[in-house]
Amino acid sequence: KQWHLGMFEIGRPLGKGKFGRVYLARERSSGFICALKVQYKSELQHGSGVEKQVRREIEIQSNLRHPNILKLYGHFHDSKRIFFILEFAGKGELYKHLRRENRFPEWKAAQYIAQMASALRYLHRKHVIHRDIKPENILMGIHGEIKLSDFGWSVHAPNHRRATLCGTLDYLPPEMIKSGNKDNSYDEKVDLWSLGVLTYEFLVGEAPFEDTPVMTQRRIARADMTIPSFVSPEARDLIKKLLVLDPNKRLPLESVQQHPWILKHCVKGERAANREKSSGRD
Ligand SMILES: COc1cccc(-c2nc(Nc3cc(C)[nH]n3)cc3ccccc23)c1
Repeated sequence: KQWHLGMFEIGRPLGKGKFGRVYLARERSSGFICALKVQYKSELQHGSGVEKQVRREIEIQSNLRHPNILKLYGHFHDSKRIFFILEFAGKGELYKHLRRENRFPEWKAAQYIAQMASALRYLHRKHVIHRDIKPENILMGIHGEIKLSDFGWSVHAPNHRRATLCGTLDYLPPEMIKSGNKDNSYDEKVDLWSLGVLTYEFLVGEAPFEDTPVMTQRRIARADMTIPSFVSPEARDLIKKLLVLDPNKRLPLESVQQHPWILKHCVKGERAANREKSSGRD
């Protein structure tokens, strides 16, 4: 399908990301509402690997179909800009909700982590590592479901990173910051570490290793964090099973979805109803 700008009515600007602006848009012929992300080619430094990242983002995200992963419907470009036709998530950036509420109640955090684990299982089955899981890269749909977005940093596993890391170190696993890791090679298990950091941040309102950049690196390398006493023992158990230095000892996604803290807060509708019925309890 050959997309072009004339096919869309551009609505209000939704906001600016790190690499461009996002607008509400409607596809004229169908009336379909979407989000149009515009990136200026001039802003993508030539040869810095960012162009390759954009191509990879398109190739990876356009082949993904999952309720908790933001869909990329298509893309097109003109002489100066690249346009991404993206799924519209009505409630915007999850981290704005987190900052506003300071921290999420355990039932809400558990539901978000369960949805993230489902999205990551889907990605890992396709040997895609997201590598940049943090609240800033998660959007929220109108029914409060979360949508993992921004695949600019995702790659096919296994991988060793070349592009320089920018932005917060808070979510990086030890194997991605340790210079000791000879060729910086790592695999999907980096997303398990980030899921642990995300769980902590949802429940505490700040990242577990938040500090000055030097101290953050040191604390990550030692998995040096303290979990406040208001965090329930079940949630504490899950965080401690994900924030493990040895990637192979981190709790696998299947076990995350079966963890007592997740099961306690994410009763499935019909299964729970059937259980109620069969046990005759009201
Ligand atoms: C920096 O603030 C930014 C940046 C980019 C988008 C939003 C934003 N986005 C969306 N939905 C989206 C965005 C995409 C790519 N799909 N669906 C909804 C919103 C609602 C209120 C405020 C802001 C919103 C904010």
